[in-house]
Amino acid sequence: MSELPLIQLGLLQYTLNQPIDTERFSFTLNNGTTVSMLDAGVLLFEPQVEGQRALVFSAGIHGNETAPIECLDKLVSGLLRQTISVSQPLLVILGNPPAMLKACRELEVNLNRLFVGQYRNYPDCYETQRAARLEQVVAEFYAKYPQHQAYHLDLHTAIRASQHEKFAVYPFTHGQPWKRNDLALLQACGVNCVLFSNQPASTFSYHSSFKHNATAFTVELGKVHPFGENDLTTLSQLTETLQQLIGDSDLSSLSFVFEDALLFEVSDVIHRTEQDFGFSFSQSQANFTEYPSGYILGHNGSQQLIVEDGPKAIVFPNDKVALQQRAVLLVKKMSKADIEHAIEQGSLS
Ligand SMILES: O=C(O)CCC(=O)N[C@@H](CCC(=O)O)C(=O)O
Ligand SMILES: [Zn+2]
Repeated sequence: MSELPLIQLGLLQYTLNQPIDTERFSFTLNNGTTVSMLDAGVLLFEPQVEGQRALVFSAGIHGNETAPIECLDKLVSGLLRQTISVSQPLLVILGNPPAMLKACRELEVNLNRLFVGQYRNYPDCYETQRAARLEQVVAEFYAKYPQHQAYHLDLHTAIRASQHEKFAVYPFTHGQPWKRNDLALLQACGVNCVLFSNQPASTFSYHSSFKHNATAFTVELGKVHPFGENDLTTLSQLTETLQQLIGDSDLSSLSFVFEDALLFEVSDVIHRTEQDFGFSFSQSQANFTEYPSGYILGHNGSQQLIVEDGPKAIVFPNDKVALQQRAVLLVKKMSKADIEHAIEQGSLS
């Protein structure tokens, strides 16, 4: 009876007890939902009803980003104890359990740079194997529900403070219009600030968007804290919206309020290509701090990193990343006209 420890401990504790080689098993809840443990930290819920959305909720792709892990753990416990129920197929993923145990972002390599097959270009390690496996489970999941709208919310928390506590990265769409409904969904999660990516990436959310045509985002939900030190009340809107997604509502009641939105276009993705790399500002400078044109942000070897066509704001600055990795994003606030042009279905009001 493998399900009893899972139900008693909850997904997080169960996963931390078996972070790599977990037992695979399946069982059916009294309400008819089939629950399958597909891999360590990877739990599939399949209700009897067909549903119309194929949902992936992931957290802990970076092991120390604990708030969304705790949030998904609570949701899963509610599902296992049947205080809530699913009306849509749902795949829950706790991304990097060994890193969670060590309270670190990664063991060897940043897992969130290994998707879209990028794991093949790195020396074999836990994260490369995990990226390959996560790509496989996600592909099998979406393939099982070809008529459903695919969704993937990849939940994170940021290393440093942010002028906008919650924000989302909207993966590059290769020219497809951004969707008003997607922005409405994010707003319902309590996320008014969105960065529109300007190029492909090797992140989990880009992978689901590009490979599976999923409505997919990286969602940043505040600052990193150790397990047990998160105030989950700040995620109440997210929790409510996750429950709405797994329920049977058609989401048409969600509306996008333009006045509340803060939308940024990524203008520069700066990579560290030299050992000698540094920023002129403090490593703890908050995300979205803005700099004017001409400002020297730092250096990459002999090259100065200068703001052009500013003002631009920094997001995710990290001068310690491995060589060839992204060291900072520069983002530019979008005008209403730009947004109207980019979003499908006419003007915003
Ligand atoms: O706070 C930071 O510097 C990093 C937080 C984080 O893990 N962010 C994601 C964003 C992924 C994306 O761009 O879609 C990451 O860096 O992997
Ligand atoms: Zn993260």
